[in-house]
Amino acid sequence: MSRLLDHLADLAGHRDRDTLDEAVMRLIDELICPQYVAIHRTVGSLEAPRWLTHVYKRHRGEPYRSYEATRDAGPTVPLESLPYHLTCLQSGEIVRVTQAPAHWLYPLQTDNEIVAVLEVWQLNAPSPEEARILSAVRRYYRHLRGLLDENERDALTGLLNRKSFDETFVRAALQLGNDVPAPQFKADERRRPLRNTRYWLGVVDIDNFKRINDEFGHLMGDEVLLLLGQIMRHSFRHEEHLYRFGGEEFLVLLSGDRPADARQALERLRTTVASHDFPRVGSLTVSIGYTELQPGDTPSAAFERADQAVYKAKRDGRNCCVDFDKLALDHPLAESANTGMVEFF
Ligand SMILES: Nc1nc2c(ncn2[C@@H]2O[C@H](COP(=O)(O)OP(=O)(O)OP(=O)(O)O)[C@@H](O)[C@H]2O)c(=O)[nH]1
Repeated sequence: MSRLLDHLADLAGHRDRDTLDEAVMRLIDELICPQYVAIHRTVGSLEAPRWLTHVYKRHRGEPYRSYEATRDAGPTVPLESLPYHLTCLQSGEIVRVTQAPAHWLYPLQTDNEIVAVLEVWQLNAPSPEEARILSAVRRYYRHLRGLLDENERDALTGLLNRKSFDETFVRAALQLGNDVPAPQFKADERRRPLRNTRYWLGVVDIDNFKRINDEFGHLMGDEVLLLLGQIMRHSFRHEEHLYRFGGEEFLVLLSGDRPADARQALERLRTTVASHDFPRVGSLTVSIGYTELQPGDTPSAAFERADQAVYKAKRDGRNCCVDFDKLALDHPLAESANTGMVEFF
């Protein structure tokens, strides 16, 4: 009983989706001791969502076939590649894949949508008591996941908010220079090689957004913000962290091996936005500034650097990407003795 209470307390304290999923699976393992348990979460853009699988316990020490599929194709696979799971996601019904052993799929949902599929293998069909436990755990997940989303997401775009930015940023900055897996790869860390990951912070600012509000109204302005959020989700890998703090400024925390990787990803976003046809508004552009995270960096210092690069991009005519670190190299004498900041303008 006391272990159960420990698990429940543990669950309630979780601050991101990976650790919440892990805690839910640990609780299920403790309570019904299945042969295999995994959570398949949908990630990626709204148009092309994919499965991200987090296996907690493997069947007789061997990964089950669906996990093999995930492993072969990389960290995520298209929804259609796991058809039973897709049925569970779309119908919201519990799906029984095989009877013996009992291989069942359970939808996991928030108040608004089904967000994941819980996969459980047992030797026999769940007893009435086990079925009750699974149902209670799923209700608990619904409640906690709802709270988590509310706490860490921007209500308009569904992107992450300022609070989660600070937390992720600090984790990323702390592990710079340490040979440990990057924080966003927690769910897959057994499969990822250790390496020194580098991070960049990009600030994306819509050009002449005031004009859109003035010409088409605030509601249409909001629609543009929503669409830009969707384009960003489509444009970056699912594990990149995307944020909106409010207003018409968006942020992305990117990981990569070389500065060229960051530039390429941000350029891709810029050109995708420039060629997108926004309903009624037509075309629009974004200016992007970015900077590499340094060991011991703070969220506000990195944001300030990227924002200076945005300012430079606006001065250069908008619709372009500016690397703060390259500016700093090109203008070494512009560094202010008082603030340590580089002033280009
Ligand atoms: N619709 C809508 N507009 C917003 C929101 N937050 C800020 N804005 C508007 O965004 C506009 C930002 O305008 P400015 O900062 O002057 O910049 P801009 O017109 O985008 O021009 P540049 O950044 O120089 O290219 C202002 O008109 C704000 O009222 C929001 O949540 N929704």
